[in-house]
Amino acid sequence: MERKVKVAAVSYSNTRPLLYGFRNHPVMEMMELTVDYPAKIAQQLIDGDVDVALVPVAIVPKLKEAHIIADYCIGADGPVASVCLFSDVPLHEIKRIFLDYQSRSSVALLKLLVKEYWKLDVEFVETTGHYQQFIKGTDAGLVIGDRALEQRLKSPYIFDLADAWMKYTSLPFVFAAWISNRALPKEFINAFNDANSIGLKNLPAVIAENPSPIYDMNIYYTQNISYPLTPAKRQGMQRFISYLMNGN
Ligand SMILES: C=C(O[C@@H]1C=C(C(=O)O)C=C[C@H]1O)C(=O)O
Repeated sequence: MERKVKVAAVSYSNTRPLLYGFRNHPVMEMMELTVDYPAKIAQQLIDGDVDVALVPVAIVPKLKEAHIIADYCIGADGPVASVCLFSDVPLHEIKRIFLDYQSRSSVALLKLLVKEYWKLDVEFVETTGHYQQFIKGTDAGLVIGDRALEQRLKSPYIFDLADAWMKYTSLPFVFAAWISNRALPKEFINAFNDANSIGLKNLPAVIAENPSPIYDMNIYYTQNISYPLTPAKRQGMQRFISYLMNGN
């Protein structure tokens, strides 16, 4: 029998609707599931430690082989709420930006927007651990995931990256997609897709299991994150990847 498919998913609240249906689903018999932050699982897929991951789209050019295996993604076609540049000062007064070590797509998107859309003259600062306390004065910070939902309560200026991308390109943005580094059996792909869809049809149950005291999860799951990988999202993804491949 073929070995189990190793699957890595993002550990943030935005992924809970996609993972909800895996429990008690026959696909679980075919796979081993682990969760971590996006930059970590990106490295696992690049290194071949896993077969499938909900990886940041920005790392696709680094994969020798990439197959999009599901019709669901972590995307947005308006403000996403959890991928933002946070600041104490207006955009053009920012001098330095702390980058989120957990991210790959949003760091690349931020750099693109800073250069091509906002046209800012700023210094980027890499981070390796907790850095949100450095977001003050003219030092701004990119924060993603649940930590971004927390940062919304602290920073007076919030620049939403998905919203800026939409204004810049008129296309939706895909932060992460289910990508495999080898061809997988059709039977697995069909079961995987079916499992992904269950939570999206049962959002009240997903929210009841993951309540948040700081952000309205119903708004997050229905108006911020957009899960279906539609043709427009694929177009947005292609546009982003081609920017990256042209050296942006
Ligand atoms: C919308 C989000 O998208 C995330 C952003 C990612 C990135 O910047 O590399 C990767 C995975 C997604 O979970 C978020 O985490 O808030």
